[in-house]
Amino acid sequence: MVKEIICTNISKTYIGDGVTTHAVKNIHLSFKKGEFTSIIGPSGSGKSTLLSLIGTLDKPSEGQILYDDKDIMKQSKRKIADFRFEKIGFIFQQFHLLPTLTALENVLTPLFGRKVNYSKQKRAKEVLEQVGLINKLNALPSQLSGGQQQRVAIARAIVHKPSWLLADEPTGNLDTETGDKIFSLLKQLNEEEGCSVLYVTHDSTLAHKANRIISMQDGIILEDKEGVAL
Ligand SMILES: Nc1ncnc2c1ncn2[C@@H]1O[C@H](COP(=O)(O)OP(=O)(O)OP(=O)(O)O)[C@@H](O)[C@H]1O
Repeated sequence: MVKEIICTNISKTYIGDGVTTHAVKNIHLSFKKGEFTSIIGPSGSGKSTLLSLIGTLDKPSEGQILYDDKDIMKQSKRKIADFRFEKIGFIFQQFHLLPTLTALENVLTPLFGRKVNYSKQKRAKEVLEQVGLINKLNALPSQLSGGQQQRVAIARAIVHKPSWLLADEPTGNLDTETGDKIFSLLKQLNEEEGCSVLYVTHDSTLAHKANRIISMQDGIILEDKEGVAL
């Protein structure tokens, strides 16, 4: 279980087509297990880039990220993938469900080819029940509402019992009421399962319900303050 993630002086620079973009600049941050942190900021401020660095989807151009003192990105690709599988769950604005698979099958996808010490089917049904979709096990994504599809995506993100949940604009495609429900579900997972949540959003009302709010602008941290936890 990863108890702390420490980002030391991390930067990410994209170079392409003669354009250099400093998406994240010399950021120092640490996150403790169990926190619910919102990351807000205007479009292009580096929120998604920061999240993908923390989630080991991408490597910082400079600096390092330590997961309980381990620099995971120095390890082999296989080890990084195993680490990601064991510790981290991702939720995106576009739900990224496979259209030809049922809700249950979509939730099972992260477990394909993985050895686990529990029944995969039982676990997948358990998480679908947790997100309120036990009656939709056999529905295809096209037969579900946006909010329900995001619930399937959340079930898929937690099926392997990650201790860190990284959510990039998970309510961005949903109406306010559905977005509020998805936010509450993440809050519940944080409180009941102890899952740490990093929640990127444009919605400052939702953001302020977190324990901690980090504001970004132009690749830097403008503010890092306590929120009004629900
Ligand atoms: N793969 C990439 N190649 C080149 N530039 C990129 C890449 N990914 C992001 N950028 C640039 O890095 C900067 C930060 O982008 P990022 O997606 O992290 O911002 P963001 O705050 O998440 O924005 P949004 O709220 O619109 O999703 C932007 O200027 C973006 O154009």
